[in-house]
Amino acid sequence: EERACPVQLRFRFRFPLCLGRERFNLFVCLSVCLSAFLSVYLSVCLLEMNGDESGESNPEPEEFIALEDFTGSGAEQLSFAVGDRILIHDQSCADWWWAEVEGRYGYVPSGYLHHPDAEVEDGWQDEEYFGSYGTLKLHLEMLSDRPRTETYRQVILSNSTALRGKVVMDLGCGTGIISLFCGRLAEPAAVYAVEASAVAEHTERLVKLNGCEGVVTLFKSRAEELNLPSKVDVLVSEWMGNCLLFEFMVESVLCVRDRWLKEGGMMWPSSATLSLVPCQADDDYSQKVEFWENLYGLDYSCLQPVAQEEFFSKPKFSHQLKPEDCLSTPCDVITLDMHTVKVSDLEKLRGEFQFTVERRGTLHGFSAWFSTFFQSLDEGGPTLELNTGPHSEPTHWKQTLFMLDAPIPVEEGDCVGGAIILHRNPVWRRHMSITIEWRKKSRNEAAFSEVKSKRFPMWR
Ligand SMILES: C[S@@+](CC[C@H](N)C(=O)[O-])C[C@H]1O[C@@H](n2cnc3c(N)ncnc32)[C@H](O)[C@@H]1O
Repeated sequence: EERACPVQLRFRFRFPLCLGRERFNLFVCLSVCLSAFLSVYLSVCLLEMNGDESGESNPEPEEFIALEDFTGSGAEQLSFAVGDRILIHDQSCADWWWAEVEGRYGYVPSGYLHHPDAEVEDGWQDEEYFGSYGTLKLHLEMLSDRPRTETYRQVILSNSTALRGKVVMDLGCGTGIISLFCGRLAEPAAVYAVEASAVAEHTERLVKLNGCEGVVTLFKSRAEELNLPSKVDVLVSEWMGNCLLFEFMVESVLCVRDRWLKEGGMMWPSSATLSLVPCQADDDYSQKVEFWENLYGLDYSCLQPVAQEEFFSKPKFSHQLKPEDCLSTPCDVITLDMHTVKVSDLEKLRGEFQFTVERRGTLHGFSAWFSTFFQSLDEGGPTLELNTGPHSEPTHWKQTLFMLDAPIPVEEGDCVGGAIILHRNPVWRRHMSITIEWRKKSRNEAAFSEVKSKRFPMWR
């Protein structure tokens, strides 16, 4: 039998010698079935691994959000902008995923993407944020800022008659300065002073020390978690950050407005604008870039692009723009109506500009600042303004400077047009990036140059 069945001989070493022909046939059948199954299984796996370029291999693609802009190189990579929603079809490679963006397919770097359900430790960075307001350092800076604090005092004073009997909320009262202005300069029925940071411990004492405990009630809580005795007639807050929105405390203000402001109630500030101007910044450019030209008789110029990248890729906070460095009349690029703006509107804000250069000079970049406006409670009463621009008394915000990658010579009459886009960070909710797009047209030219663009993270 063994001789007649050489096949069996081949398996001799694997199977006991007592294996009969029937069992052997059964074994051969099973082996053939198993190898057929394995080859089908392997081809399916291989197909999935290679990915069907139409995106159909994975029936359930997952949606991710772009954390940063990405410019793909070559036809295989997809470009996208921060905040874009991206469908991922294949994550089998750790660094590059097969993706779909608005009907286009290609590879995207996985490190730029965030899954909406993924736990971010604290996208609001509340511990750090409220920690910084818990000591006196920032309050010293804010209270030393006279134009800022005096504007709020004037708002309360000039509305003192109309505030009689009204219920006011001071959201983010800090040391309670605005609440104390209300308690001392007007006769509101109640002031709800809300503060989440540890500075509230001192606020409580300040309210008593200034004899306002009868009217000012302190709520040591995050404003979003409040439980108040009643809705309010006026919601006042000092929420503004660099470039108006940085820190995004404004979101808390809008959430509280929707929950606690009476129908027809008043928001202070009532509106806010972001202004922009093309500017010269000789000192910044010469100290940070030109500096590297020649040092002690040595050629250091190869470090200039490195310096450019290191010092000018992010905006400069606390820039003191001299009025004479403005190359044009400033322009309001974004306006928020605080009675109607929605939290979702803050995800992406875009403003257009068109400047006419007013003198010969060098365009180094753009400078931005904000103004806030406080409507009167009395019909036809004056609207008060806090302007943090270079033509007003300096405030602690000063201005924000956005340096371009290369200086552009400009002449009187030239046109600089473009847009500014504020893109809120989808994960780090107190941060945003600002993209400035611009193009220039010389006085004697008919057409604009091609559009250039630079994105400035602030700070993430
Ligand atoms: C810019 S400071 C203004 C302080 C004070 N109103 C003033 O004018 O001096 C903002 C304050 O709001 C508080 N704050 C921010 N977001 C808050 C929130 N969601 N709930 C409660 N307090 C908040 C901060 O802790 C900080 O003290």
